[in-house]
Amino acid sequence: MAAPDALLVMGVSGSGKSTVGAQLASKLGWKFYDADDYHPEENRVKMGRGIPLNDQDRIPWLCNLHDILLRDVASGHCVVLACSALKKMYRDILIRGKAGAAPKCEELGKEEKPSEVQLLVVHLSGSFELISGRLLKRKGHFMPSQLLQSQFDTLEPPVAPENFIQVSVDKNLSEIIATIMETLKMK
Ligand SMILES: Nc1ncnc2c1ncn2[C@@H]1O[C@H](COP(=O)(O)OP(=O)(O)O)[C@@H](O)[C@H]1O
Ligand SMILES: O=C(O)[C@H](O)[C@@H](O)[C@H](O)[C@H](O)COP(=O)(O)O
Repeated sequence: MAAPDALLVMGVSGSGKSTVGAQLASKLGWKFYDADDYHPEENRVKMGRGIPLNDQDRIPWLCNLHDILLRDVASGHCVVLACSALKKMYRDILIRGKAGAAPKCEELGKEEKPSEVQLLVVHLSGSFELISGRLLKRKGHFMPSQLLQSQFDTLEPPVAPENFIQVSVDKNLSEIIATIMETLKMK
């Protein structure tokens, strides 16, 4: 794959997506988006009540994020996106838009050729114990820590042929950033 024009920092709630994503973007001089800022109010309320989101809640949100990525990339901007993107289908939507959700999006014409984002997926991976400890300490966030088990249950870690790296979150932040920067240099 050619050098990526977007980095997806993914993982369960509390894995460090927002923290790592923002630092990476600032180091690279790339635009940064936090997918949490794009949840519709209904999704936030649902999560705030301790109810996990389902595909129906997530698909329009992911399609919107794909449009944002594509728009930026088309205008020459490289982007870092922090987004849970827990399932393979969700990552496919970020790359290809609605076509990534096929066959669910019947409205897409068969002849339509999707535009793709060249995405490198960075999976922040860690144990339930480590991440729940961090979530319990995190203040002022709408996501309740009791939803963490459902995040692990939903998680489909990326596997080949997805373009990805996995980084363990038991490292400190600067080690995590250095590992990702090294990988990018090799792309
Ligand atoms: N590598 C790390 N080591 C220690 N603490 C971390 C690390 N990465 C993130 N944190 C802390 O863990 C908490 C969750 O991180 P956050 O970026 O909010 O995760 P997410 O966006 O995936 O929900 C925050 O309080 C953050 O400061
Ligand atoms: O797909 C989802 O269920 C949500 O996107 C979820 O994974 C995300 O984690 C929340 O938006 C909370 O935000 P934090 O990841 O920052 O905790």
